[in-house]
Amino acid sequence: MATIQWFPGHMAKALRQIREQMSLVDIVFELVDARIPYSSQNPEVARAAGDKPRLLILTKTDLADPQVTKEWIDYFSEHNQPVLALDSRKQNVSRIVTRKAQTILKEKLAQEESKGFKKRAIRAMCVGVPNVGKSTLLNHLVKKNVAATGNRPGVTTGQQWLRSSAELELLDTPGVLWPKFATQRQGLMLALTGAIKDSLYPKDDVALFALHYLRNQRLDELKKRYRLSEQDVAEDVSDADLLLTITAKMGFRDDYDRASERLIFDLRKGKFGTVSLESPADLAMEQTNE
Ligand SMILES: Nc1nc2c(ncn2[C@@H]2O[C@H](COP(=O)(O)OP(=O)(O)OP(=O)(O)O)[C@@H](O)[C@H]2O)c(=O)[nH]1
Repeated sequence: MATIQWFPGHMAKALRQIREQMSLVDIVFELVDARIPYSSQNPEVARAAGDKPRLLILTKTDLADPQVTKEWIDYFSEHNQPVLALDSRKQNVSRIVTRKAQTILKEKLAQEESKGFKKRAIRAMCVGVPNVGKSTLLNHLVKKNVAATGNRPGVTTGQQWLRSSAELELLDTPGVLWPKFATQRQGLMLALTGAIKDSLYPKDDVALFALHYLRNQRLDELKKRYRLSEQDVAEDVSDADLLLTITAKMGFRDDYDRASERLIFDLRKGKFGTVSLESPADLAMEQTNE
């Protein structure tokens, strides 16, 4: 399998900026894709945050299986990892996120007040893999009628303080990945959900990964979408052969790449229903096998 070149120079720079600016904030809002909430966490961000609280915000929950999302919420809560699952396109997210941050930082803020410091806004850094829905969420958090406050001293260009309300100030950062994925599967999941630029990975590898998932988890939807027969999806048919059949059904003859692109697109658009590409049970199994 070809190597995915997912870590261009500008991301290395953005990661460096995240590390440098960590001391300016009280909390990190790490946006993760609800379809891969474990694998879309950036280990470099966790490292840079150190003891600083990190709130995981699951985005694109409408595309993920609600039952699996619930399992993830339980999983993270059991591991004392503060977490929220949101539909970033809804209007009430600002209140939900602000309240959660206030709860997490309750002690710190109370201590400040007891020392006579004036009540102040919570400062949060927003991070997440590319395409996770950060801008969408920020646009809700930063009310339209409130202008960006612009760069503050010490804040490098490319990152900007945005005031959300009297209670919350946000530092935006560009979408970043990290230099080395833990497993090949993690890279494939990030590619499939759109965190890695489409031009940077071998489409057929990602499509075969998607197909394998769909055969196991969404067989009826897969058959219906591409008018596949029982024979087409019989157990002895390999994923590669099935992709060839689908290519023909799409009318793309033997243009494997074009069919791969379409399959990936269909999955991202929710054409096979909601998809959760990993679950806490998968994780437990992986850890047992290590
Ligand atoms: N279905 C669905 N789509 C969403 C959601 N949030 C964002 N999107 C879509 O996902 C795509 C990426 O959203 P952005 O908000 O631009 O993502 P971003 O994280 O700012 O992307 P970068 O600029 O690459 O860091 C857009 O097409 C959004 O419309 C969501 O909750 N559900």
